[in-house]
Amino acid sequence: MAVTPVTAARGATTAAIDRISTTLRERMPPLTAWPLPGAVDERLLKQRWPARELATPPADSGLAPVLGDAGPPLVGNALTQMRFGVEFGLHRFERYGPVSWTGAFGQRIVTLTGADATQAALVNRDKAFSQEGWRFFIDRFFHRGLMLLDFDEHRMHRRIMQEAFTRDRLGGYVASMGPALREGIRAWPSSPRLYWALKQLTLDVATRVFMGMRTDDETREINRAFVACVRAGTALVRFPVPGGRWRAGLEGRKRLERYFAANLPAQRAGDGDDLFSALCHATTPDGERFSDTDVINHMVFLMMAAHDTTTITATAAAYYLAKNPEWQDRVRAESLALGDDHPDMAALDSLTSLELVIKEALRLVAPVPSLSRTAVKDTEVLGHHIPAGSLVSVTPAVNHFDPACWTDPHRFDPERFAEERREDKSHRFAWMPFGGGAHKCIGLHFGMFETKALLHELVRSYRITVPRDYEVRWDHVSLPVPVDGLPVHLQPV
Ligand code: HEM
Repeated sequence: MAVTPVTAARGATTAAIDRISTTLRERMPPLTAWPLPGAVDERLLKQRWPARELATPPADSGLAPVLGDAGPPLVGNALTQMRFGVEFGLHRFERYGPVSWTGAFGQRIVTLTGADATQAALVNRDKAFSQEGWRFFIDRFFHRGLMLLDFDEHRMHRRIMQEAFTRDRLGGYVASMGPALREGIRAWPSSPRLYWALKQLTLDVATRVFMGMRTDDETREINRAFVACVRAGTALVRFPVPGGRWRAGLEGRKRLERYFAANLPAQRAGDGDDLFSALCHATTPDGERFSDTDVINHMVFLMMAAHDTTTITATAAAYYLAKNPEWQDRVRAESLALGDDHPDMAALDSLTSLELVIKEALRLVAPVPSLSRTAVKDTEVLGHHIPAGSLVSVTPAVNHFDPACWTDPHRFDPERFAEERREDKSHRFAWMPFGGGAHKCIGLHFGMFETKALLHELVRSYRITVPRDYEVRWDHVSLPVPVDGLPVHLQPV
């Protein structure tokens, strides 16, 4: 496309608006996270609205109704949920038990909490729960991503995608991460807002590992388009007003589609070791392959699925390392023992203390705090009647604090995952940051390797500190984000 003075001026304006809104976003907490006196918070959290039945169970079914409440008029419980996150979930678990409903986003949402209720929905034995719940929130921007597909079609796509996540393929991805991570981390200032620094770094790594490219002007623009899609998913105004998130997301999605479509023929023809290439060539033993449109849809979704989750995991783990210097020393000693080479998968597997810390960080701050489903027929969970059409939310973040599965759940205690204790084995769905059942995260090894490689590089480069009395606060508007971006001090080792 020819660059005229008008398009150049428009580009400069967009870039300036982008910079301002990014700075504002990075510096200002959302309204739901603004500090309030403790007594007000206490009242908000504990306020009780009248309990009602979701629906009357069929006569003679022997089932109990689902009880819950709609919360305050108009907004429902959405704002309280966004302000208090897990604490809100724990309160409701205590009041209503494992199956309840809550009013939010103008909907009644059935909430399944605790390992048994979770198991019923995720094992999904009678195919009562579909991914429609996710489509309700994010289909516009992540249309036909793997997580949004259902049943037989999902199984077929997952079989093909699995070919892009074999151990051989993972080895290639890990090899291309190392240099990008080292280069990025070494260039950080001494007092970054860690969450934002990590977010940029994981985007740069994705550019290489997912698309086999170095960061340049075009990939920067692609990254912006992608961030616009992610942010649009949580927009409160869900139609395309000029300057709004929704519209930016729609434009972002179109830009990504154009980009992947333009690069697809070269990827089909070549044999790169990036994820884009792997999807183009993935073939099952029965000869099933992705169409061009499938590859584009999956690439857009995969970038989203990989990006925020890994950033949050690394942020939370780094925070706990800063708060627990004895663990930081232990983790650093193992990393330094590996020497200067970029670690391969075997080397990363040997970082056992780091693995314990990451697992505990994933427990304390589940990057995907709830999973959405829709009941496609009348069904029951733990003797409660759930009518067809109900939007359903499964809550890994709350399960991770269930005292039935964890000792002293609010304490940072990585040893709970050590062989002698294995509290995560107390129930198949006690520890479930990667979900479970047919839709369990396909990138879990990828995500663990990337988080490990990143933190390995971080601790061998710097000592991470926060002031002694600093406690991070998480914003729960969508996925958890530190309200202040998590300012840390990095002292070269
Ligand atoms: C620490 C990092 C990660 C966490 C905590 C995480 C978490 C999750 C969770 C909870 C689900 C299940 C959603 C559901 O059941 O509704 C999921 C699904 C998925 N994740 Fe991840 N994820 C991570 C990293 C990644 C990475 C790195 C990739 C790709 C490279 C990825 C790709 C996917 C895909 C494609 C699905 C959909 C699977 C399906 O529906 O069959 N994730 N992830």
